[in-house]
Amino acid sequence: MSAAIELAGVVRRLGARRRRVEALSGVDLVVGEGEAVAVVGPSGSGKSTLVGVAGLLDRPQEGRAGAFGVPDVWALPDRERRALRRRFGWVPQDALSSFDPRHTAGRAVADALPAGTGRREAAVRVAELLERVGLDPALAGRRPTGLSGGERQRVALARALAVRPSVLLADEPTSGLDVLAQERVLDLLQAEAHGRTLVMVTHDLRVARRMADRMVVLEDGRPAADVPASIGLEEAERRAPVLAGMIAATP
Ligand SMILES: Nc1ncnc2c1ncn2[C@@H]1O[C@H](COP(=O)(O)OP(=O)(O)OP(=O)(O)O)[C@@H](O)[C@H]1O
Repeated sequence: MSAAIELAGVVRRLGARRRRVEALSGVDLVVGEGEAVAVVGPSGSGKSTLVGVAGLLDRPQEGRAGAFGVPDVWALPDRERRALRRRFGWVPQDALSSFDPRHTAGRAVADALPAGTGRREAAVRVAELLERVGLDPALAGRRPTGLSGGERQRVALARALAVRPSVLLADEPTSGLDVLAQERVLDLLQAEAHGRTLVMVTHDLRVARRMADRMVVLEDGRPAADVPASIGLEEAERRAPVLAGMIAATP
């Protein structure tokens, strides 16, 4: 199996000089093509930072971020790195703040289509993508604030799919949604992850077990364990004691 993502010794520091935080402290991670990986761990353990680096959005200060056979994407010219980045579709944690409030949902999706897509073709593709995530294409005319949280999250998924990504990256894609909307988004994500690579951050071990083959457990910016998602909760806690809190919160 070839690797979609290959991180080696990744260090990422955040914040201004005096308040520098080492969000990732030497992370090695390989995600094979077609694998589904859940990134779990306590708040502040570096999960979002990890997907930012894995998705080639954020540059590590040390170590290498590789993808699809390129060992160090930050050594590439910008144009080539951007081309690789288009193989990654992002589903953010908070769709509302990820959309431009001045633009309609349709525009948000259309802007993600490959450069050079004509107007007519874009309108057809946007309608197709909205239908694919179970939305009425008429919603394309609404602005983000005129959509429910669940609808916005589905527009975010449509936007991620617009690039026809090989990898889907999702950072807590159901946070803030009610149970029904959560189910809807997870079902859609699961269907779309089929045949693709999925890396998903979640606080919820049930979600991790449902969506992923593997769980990477982060603790203080380092992988503390890498276990099959199907592992029993007791065994998971034995292998990664940092999961105790999350396991206690799992019904
Ligand atoms: N812009 C920033 N400036 C300074 N520190 C930051 C910044 N963003 C994140 N951090 C810090 O980096 C660490 C890792 O943050 P990150 O958001 O990756 O964690 P997380 O595991 O995703 O947390 P959560 O589950 O709460 O979303 C935390 O200590 C956080 O406070």
